[in-house]
Amino acid sequence: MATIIDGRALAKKINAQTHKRVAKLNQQGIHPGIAVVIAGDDSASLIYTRNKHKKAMKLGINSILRKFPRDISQNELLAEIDNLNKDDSIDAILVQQPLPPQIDQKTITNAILPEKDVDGLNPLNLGKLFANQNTNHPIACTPRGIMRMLKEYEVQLKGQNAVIVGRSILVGKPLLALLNNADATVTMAGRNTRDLTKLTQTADILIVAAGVPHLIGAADVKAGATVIDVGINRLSTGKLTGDVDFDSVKEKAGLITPVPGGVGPMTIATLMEQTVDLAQWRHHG
Ligand SMILES: NC(=O)C1=CN([C@@H]2O[C@H](COP(=O)(O)OP(=O)(O)OC[C@H]3O[C@@H](n4cnc5c(N)ncnc54)[C@H](OP(=O)(O)O)[C@@H]3O)[C@@H](O)[C@H]2O)C=CC1
Ligand SMILES: Nc1nc(=O)c2c([nH]1)NC[C@@H]1CN(c3ccc(C(=O)N[C@@H](CCC(=O)O)C(=O)O)cc3)C=[N+]21
Repeated sequence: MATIIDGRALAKKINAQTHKRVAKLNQQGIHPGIAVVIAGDDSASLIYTRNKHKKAMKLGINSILRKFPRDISQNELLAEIDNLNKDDSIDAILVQQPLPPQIDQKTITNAILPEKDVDGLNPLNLGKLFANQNTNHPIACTPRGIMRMLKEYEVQLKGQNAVIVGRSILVGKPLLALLNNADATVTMAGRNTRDLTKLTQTADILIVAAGVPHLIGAADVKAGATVIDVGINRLSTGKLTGDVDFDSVKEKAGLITPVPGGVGPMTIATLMEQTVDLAQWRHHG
């Protein structure tokens, strides 16, 4: 029976630190602010948007939401990003993914000022991550949160086999860089991977971010492995579930994250932490 990684408890600890940092900055006349831009109504995005707004309010971070219909044009969206880039009260800009099909994701991420890019998706920030530069730069919140969890639970990375299922710019790719920078041996899988089961069975650390409910079952997992479930899927019953069949995999894994209560709360806590980082870097360098 695996140890269940408590994302909520660790998130709480990080949020308490962030709260204190906000109070300190407030005394210096600095009020961290985040702007979230959403176009359309993807269900995972709506969960994320609601939760982070609540958390920001609680921690004293100003949070504004710009919600647009799914038929918004690319130029309208770019104009909004330009306004937020120029708005001195905004330290962090997050554009929810996925965007509707008429909008080019890369054009949007390139438009966000690197120093306000709280998702770490701008090529400059991604480049610094891949170059393993230890300068102040934002890193995608979910991958950064996962690394924090692995550290908290003292999971060894050096020399270990890490397999990432999912290749998104938001999760898979930044994780590839972070785990590689930590001297793990990293393999990344996608839809075209031949014999996924054979590959995932080699993983000492298995991270799943595919958006496919129960993609990974007990037969796909090595005994004693650390299993991190990033998936957020809303079932027709209304229940939230990950990409891992938690009930069977928890019997075989060494460590496992639940959904809800695993990666999700850590993403939010890291987003809040990184918003404060950006405010601090922008005002103090
Ligand atoms: N908990 C949290 O904090 C967060 C949760 N999420 C959730 O994580 C999931 C993934 O999101 P995101 O990272 O944006 O990825 P995307 O939804 O953009 O892409 C999915 C990735 O999974 C791969 N994939 C899909 N099906 C399979 C399959 N059957 N076998 C192997 N690989 C497959 C795809 O491969 P290919 O590239 O070959 O098409 C692709 O790389 C979603 O459920 C999302 O809601 C996302 C961000 C944060
Ligand atoms: N630009 C961008 N950056 C993202 O990081 C991003 C995104 N777009 N689009 C959508 C996905 C999804 N995502 C979630 C984060 C937290 C929870 C979360 O709080 N989950 C709780 C849910 C609790 C509940 O409400 O039931 C949990 O897992 O415990 C969910 C989903 C971030 N994403």
